[in-house]
This record gives sequence, structure tokens and C-alpha cells, in this order.
Amino acid sequence: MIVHSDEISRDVSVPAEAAPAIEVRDLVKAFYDVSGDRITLAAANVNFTVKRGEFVCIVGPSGCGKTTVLRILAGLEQPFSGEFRLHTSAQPAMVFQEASVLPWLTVAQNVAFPLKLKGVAAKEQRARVAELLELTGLTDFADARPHQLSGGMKQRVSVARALVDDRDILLMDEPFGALDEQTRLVLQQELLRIWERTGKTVVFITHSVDEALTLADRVLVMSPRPGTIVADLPVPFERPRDVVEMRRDKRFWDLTYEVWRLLAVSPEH
Ligand SMILES: Nc1ncnc2c1ncn2[C@@H]1O[C@H](COP(=O)(O)OP(=O)(O)OP(=O)(O)O)[C@@H](O)[C@H]1O
Repeated sequence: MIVHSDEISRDVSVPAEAAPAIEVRDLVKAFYDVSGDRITLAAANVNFTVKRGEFVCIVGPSGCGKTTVLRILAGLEQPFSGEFRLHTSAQPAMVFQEASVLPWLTVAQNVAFPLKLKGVAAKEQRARVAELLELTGLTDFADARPHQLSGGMKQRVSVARALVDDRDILLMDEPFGALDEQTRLVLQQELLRIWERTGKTVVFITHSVDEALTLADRVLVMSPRPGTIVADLPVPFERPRDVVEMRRDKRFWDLTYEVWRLLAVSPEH
């Protein structure tokens, strides 16, 4: 889907002076094995800040601790040491690599689920779900069950559900990693359009350098395990972005090379 500039309802550039939404300081995470005598150091001295309304991608080799950092931010893991602050009153919303849809519910019921848990009135639920189905292109599939959907559509349901109760921070762990390249590109464009409209703060993990440069305001590069941030690269492309057109820009390939070089020279542990 091509985004036209008149569809954009807000200025999508993040002002340099924007307040921080997420602050991570000297974060360390270790896991103990069942006998408690062997530890795996998953992340070491992780430091970064994400501004309000910013889209930040984290890339790094497999096992370097990306998911661990995200799970700590989501409150699903405790850090070993260090600290983090989320400047928001609500828990962040999370989208995982595997679309976590409930197979016995329809698309609309899946999206409504967080509102139902909160006891939101039925009329308000219906209005909000209709809005999110529209935003994610699922209106015609409101009554479908997950087994009738493609992988990309299931992931759209996960994104809609993560946005339905309007939390400020969205944490995304390789949400498009299991999809084919073409579906992935379509969903990247749609995610950008949604982000441009909603102004969420997004932290997005990916193995794909290409995906990170397509989406992010900044790319954080992690070293191999125990992962730490080795580079924090601004991505200069103007917004709104067209995920296909931006590949004509030489800066895209220069940055791709730079990130790959950083990933290649990170010392193996
Ligand atoms: N619950 C756990 N118990 C023990 N070790 C764990 C646990 N969770 C993660 N680890 C270890 O921590 C390290 C970092 O894992 P993590 O899943 O954060 O990496 P990742 O960068 O997200 O990897 P990938 O890109 O392959 O998904 C790995 O060595 C992993 O085996």
C-alpha cells in the first residue's frame, strides 16, 4: 500500500527535544540453569534511551539478548542489575514473532480481548474494534476465525490487539520474521502508516538490517552475547516513507553496509 501525504494526520518527525519514553541504564541479565550453578549472561551493560513517539529498531546476532531486553521492558523478566524507566502509566503492549491469536475467537473478538478483560462497555468495545480493524485492513474479516487467515493477516490481528487499548509504548519482537518477503514489505508499510497516525513509541526487534532501516528513526546494533549496544545510528530518511521507493536511495545501501560491517566486526564470545 502506497502512503499518500494527505493521509497523514500528524507531523511524523520526532522533535529533537522530545521527552524520553524509555530509559535503560547499565542493564545486565543472567539466567541460572536448574541446579543454579551455571549462569548464562544474556545481556551486559545495555544503555539506551527512546524518545516519546520515536521508532527504534534493535538488530544483533542470534542469542545476543534482544528478546531478553524487550521482555525486561515488558515486565516479563527481572534484570539482574541496572535499571530502566518507562515514562507511561500503562504497561507496554507487546507483539511476538508468532501471532498470538486465540483460535476459538473471531478476529473481532481477538482484537476486543484486552478491552473485555478491562471491563470496557460493549458499545465502546465495538466502536474501538471497528476502528482498529479499519486501521489494519481487517474489516472484511471481522467474523473470520484464525484458521481462515494467512500468516500475515494473523499478525495484523496481533498488531490490532496490541493497539486496541491505546498504550503509549509498543514492543515488537520480530513480528514479521516468520512471513515471506513480500508480505513482510506490505506489513512494514502498514505498520509505518499506523505509527504515523498513532504516534506510539515503538521498540522493534529484527534480524533484518533491511527491515530496521526501512522502519526506524534509529537503529541500535548489539554485539554477540552477552549483548551490549555497540552503535546507535540515526536513519536519515524523511517521513512518510515508501518502503519500495526508499530502496532507490544510495544512503539506504550505505547504511546497510555500515550496519553489516558493525555486525561482522563485533567480537565473538
Ligand atoms: N529463560 C531462559 N533461561 C535460560 N537462558 C535463557 C532464557 N531466555 C534466554 N536465555 C538465553 O539468553 C541468551 C539471549 O537470548 P535471547 O532470546 O534474548 O536472544 P535473542 O538475541 O533474542 O536471540 P534470537 O535473535 O535468536 O531470537 C541466549 O543464550 C538464551 O539461550
